[in-house]
Amino acid sequence: MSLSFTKMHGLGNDFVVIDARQNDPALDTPTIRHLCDRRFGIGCDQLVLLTPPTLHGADVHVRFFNPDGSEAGACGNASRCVVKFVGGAPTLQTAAGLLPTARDGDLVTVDMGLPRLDWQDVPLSQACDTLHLPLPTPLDAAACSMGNPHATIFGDASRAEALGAGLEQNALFPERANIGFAQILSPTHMRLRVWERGAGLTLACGSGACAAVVNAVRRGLTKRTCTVTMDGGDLRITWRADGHILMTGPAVTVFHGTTA
Ligand SMILES: N[C@H](CCC[C@H](N)C(=O)O)C(=O)O
Repeated sequence: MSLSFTKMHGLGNDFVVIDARQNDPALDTPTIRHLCDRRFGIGCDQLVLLTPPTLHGADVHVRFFNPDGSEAGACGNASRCVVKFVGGAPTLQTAAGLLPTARDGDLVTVDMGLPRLDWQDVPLSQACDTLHLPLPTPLDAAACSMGNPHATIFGDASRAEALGAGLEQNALFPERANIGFAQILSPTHMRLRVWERGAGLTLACGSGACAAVVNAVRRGLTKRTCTVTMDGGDLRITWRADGHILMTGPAVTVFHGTTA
């Protein structure tokens, strides 16, 4: 069965977007893993499936899948791409909730909702404020959820390749976790690299950028509005006084295609 798809990216975090609003292709896990494979399939960091909304107020239902076939509750860069794909400023229905959006030229803003700060909502396997992780040198680390689990390790951003895979699977994270490595450059600017759960090191991670700012603000390391510089480029993150997190950045359509 051939599938139509659109290849998109947000700061080099790339996606295969499948519009299933008219007909559901019933993608099983092996098919998802095949489509995400950069050698045997199309290749992407996440596969994004659009289906008709089921909640009042939503314009489209969006699901995110990692290349290992696992489903993610949030995907910030992909959410911006869906806004561009659908057009206008749709409200996205995701596992993390209803996400209102806005456009300003080529930039897209997604209200990523409220972070989940309680250890049981991340989730963690035990209550802890500072994460006790096997790091070569003692570094501060905090966790929260954006609808998906994120740990942020404060120090330098260069350790993602060396430490990411082991930390992703650490027993502290019963559902595994996305691991952000943050270097604070100023109260309004950080460098971030993210080893993503089920995907590995990516060029950018939108929900990871949101989590890193939340964790940095909680530690008194940055202000509530912060530029997050990742390998693929910058996102503007604001943790609003009402608790909502706004993420602003680009979304790019690369090509449209059909599988064989
Ligand atoms: N690239 C995505 C994050 C994917 C998260 C996924 N790896 C998970 O299992 O939570 C972003 O821009 O937020």
